[in-house]
Amino acid sequence: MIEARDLAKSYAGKAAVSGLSFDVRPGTVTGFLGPNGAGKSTTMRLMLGLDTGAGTCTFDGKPFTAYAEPMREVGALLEAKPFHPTRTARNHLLMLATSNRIPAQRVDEVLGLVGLADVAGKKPSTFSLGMGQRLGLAAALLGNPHTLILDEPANGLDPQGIHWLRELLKALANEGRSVFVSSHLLSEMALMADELVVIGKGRMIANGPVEDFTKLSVRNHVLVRTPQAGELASLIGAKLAGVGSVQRTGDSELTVTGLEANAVGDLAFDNRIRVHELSTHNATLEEAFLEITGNAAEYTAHAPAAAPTTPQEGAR
Ligand SMILES: Nc1ncnc2c1ncn2[C@@H]1O[C@H](COP(=O)(O)OP(=O)(O)OP(=O)(O)O)[C@@H](O)[C@H]1O
Repeated sequence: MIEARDLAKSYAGKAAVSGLSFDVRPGTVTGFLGPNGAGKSTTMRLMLGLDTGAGTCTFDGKPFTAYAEPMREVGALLEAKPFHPTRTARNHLLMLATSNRIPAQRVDEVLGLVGLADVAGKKPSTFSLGMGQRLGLAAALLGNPHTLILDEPANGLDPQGIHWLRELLKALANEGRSVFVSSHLLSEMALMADELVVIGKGRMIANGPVEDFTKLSVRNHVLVRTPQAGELASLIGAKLAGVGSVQRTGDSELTVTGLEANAVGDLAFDNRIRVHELSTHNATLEEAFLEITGNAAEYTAHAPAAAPTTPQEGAR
C-alpha cells in the first residue's frame, strides 16, 4: 500500500507539486496522468525521497529510504536511465543484485522476463530507447518487489512491447502488487489501469476508478434516430426538467445527455413513437482527459498566426 500525503515541491518559488495526497492499493494498476509539466516525475521523485520537498510517502507504513534493502520492497523506473557506461547489461543488474543481497540467478530471470536475454552481454550505451526501458524495468523487477513505481515505462517501446508491458503490469497487479504508472498513452491506460490519479499544474484534478472518471464527461450521450424527432424531443425535455440536454443533431436524430438509453426507449414506447436507432456513446479516456485537464494544461499550442502581408500587398 502506498500512502502519499501532502506532497509539495517548488522550483525557484514556482509550485511544481502542491498538496498531493492519494493511495495506491495492492492488486491494482493506478495510472498517473497529467499534461506535460503537470508534476508527475517530480511527484514520483518525492515519493521515493529522491527530491527534497514537503509531505510524506509511505510504502506499507515506512518511507522508501527507511528500507535496508529497498529493491525488495519497491521497484522504480524513473525517466533518467543511470546505466554504468562500461558495464554490460547483465553486470549492471548483477551489481544492483549484489548490493541488495539478491541471488545472481534472479538477474537471468529478469533479463528473460523483459526480453533482453540475447543482449545481456552488451553495453546499455548501445541500446535503443526501448531496450533501455526494458533494462530499467528489469532493474525495477529484480528484487521481486510488492510495489512498482514506473515513470513512462512504455516510452520507446514498439507496439508489441507496449502490449507486452500492459499484460505484464496487469499480471503483476493481479498477483497482489501495487503498481503506480505514468503514461501519455491514454488508450493503453484505459486498457490497463483500475484507478487513476490525474493532476494538472501540480494539483489533484481527479482520483478514483477509471469508470468514474469517464462517467463525468459531457461526451457521454444517447443517440436516437426517429422520424418523430420533434415530438420525442419535447417529451425528453419535459422528463429532463433542466438536468441534462436534448439536441436535434439531424432531421431525425437527437443527442441526449442526462437520461439512460433504456429510459429514452421506454419514453418512446409509452408514447407510441417509432425508434429506428437507440445507442449509448461512452466517452473515451482521452476525451474525458482532454476535457478535465483543458484548463490545467501549462503548455498549449496555438495555431500559427496568418502570414503578414508585405507592404506592397497591403498598398494594393
Ligand atoms: N530540476 C528542475 N528545475 C526547475 N524546474 C523543474 C525541475 N524539474 C521540474 N521542474 C518544473 O516542475 C514542473 C513539473 O515538472 P515534471 O517534470 O514533474 O512534470 P511532468 O508531469 O513529469 O511532465 P512531462 O509529462 O512533460 O514529463 C514543470 O514546470 C518543470 O518545468
